[in-house]
Amino acid sequence: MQVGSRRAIVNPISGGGGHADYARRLLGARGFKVQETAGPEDGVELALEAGRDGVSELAVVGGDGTVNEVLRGLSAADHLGEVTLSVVPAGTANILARQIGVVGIEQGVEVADTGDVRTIDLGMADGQPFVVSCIAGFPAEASVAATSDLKARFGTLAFLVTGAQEALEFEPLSIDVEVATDDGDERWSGEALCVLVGNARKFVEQGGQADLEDGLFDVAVVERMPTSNLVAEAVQHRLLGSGSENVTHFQAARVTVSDADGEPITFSRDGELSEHERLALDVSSGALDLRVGAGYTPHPE
Ligand SMILES: Nc1ncnc2c1ncn2[C@@H]1O[C@H](COP(=O)(O)OP(=O)(O)OP(=O)(O)O)[C@@H](O)[C@H]1O
Repeated sequence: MQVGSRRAIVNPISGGGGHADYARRLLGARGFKVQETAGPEDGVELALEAGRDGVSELAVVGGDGTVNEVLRGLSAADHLGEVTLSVVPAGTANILARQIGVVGIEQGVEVADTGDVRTIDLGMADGQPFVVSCIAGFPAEASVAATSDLKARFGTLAFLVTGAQEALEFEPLSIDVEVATDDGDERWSGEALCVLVGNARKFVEQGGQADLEDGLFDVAVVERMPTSNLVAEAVQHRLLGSGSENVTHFQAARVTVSDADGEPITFSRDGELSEHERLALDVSSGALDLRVGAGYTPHPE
């Protein structure tokens, strides 16, 4: 181990805070130089600096928002392919950590030190990377707002439960979705509540961990439907499974979502919100080396 080539970026306030000193101690003992973020977007700056310094091992202590900031900084430094990343979960939902078998700070630090390295896919949209998912439409904001308790109970569907009220007022999108699948190009056009594009996270079937190494997104287009049906289907965990006629599934290396009327659509890339009339999402296959926990399944069913 070469001291100095290992660095950690710690968000001291994620998940309610209180973990920074503990994480600093554990990481310091394993040769990581620790830096703390001072505010929003600071993770981007610190990762950019780590990239420019040629850091070979980078641990991120925080939630999915912090991981996303770090990915953006590494991408801006053109260093995504040169670094091995690890995630020490200290956020609220910690969706990425959960998908890769990392639970808790102590185990996260252990994995950052000695965990297996897997080469995983990232998503790219408008020049920016994402690792968990990109959501277009209604739940983009609601998913960020969903409480951890709801997320724990309803998993991928929490946003639908929290968002029931908003769904009543949500103007469905008139959208065109173009996807590049193994069987050629396909298109879906119509009125939709949202388009869920998962990289690490699968929205289809029972949800859970997606295959991060298959070069494909798991895509679900949720059609407009009455709110009562939406919530009922969500509570029955049927909405994104094969039981619902209102959801169209694809596996695709490229997805383009555009508004048929040229109106801006809200997108959430790992919780980072932006608006676009049209956005192309591409899988960047094998873009990142990531340390994973023993519970990680390379190719889940
Ligand atoms: N020192 C700081 N003070 C205030 N905000 C910060 C600071 N450092 C980072 N942040 C911001 O904290 C936000 C929340 O971080 P993050 O998303 O990792 O945690 P979370 O919301 O608790 O977890 P999750 O996304 O897993 O649900 C990030 O958007 C980041 O910009």
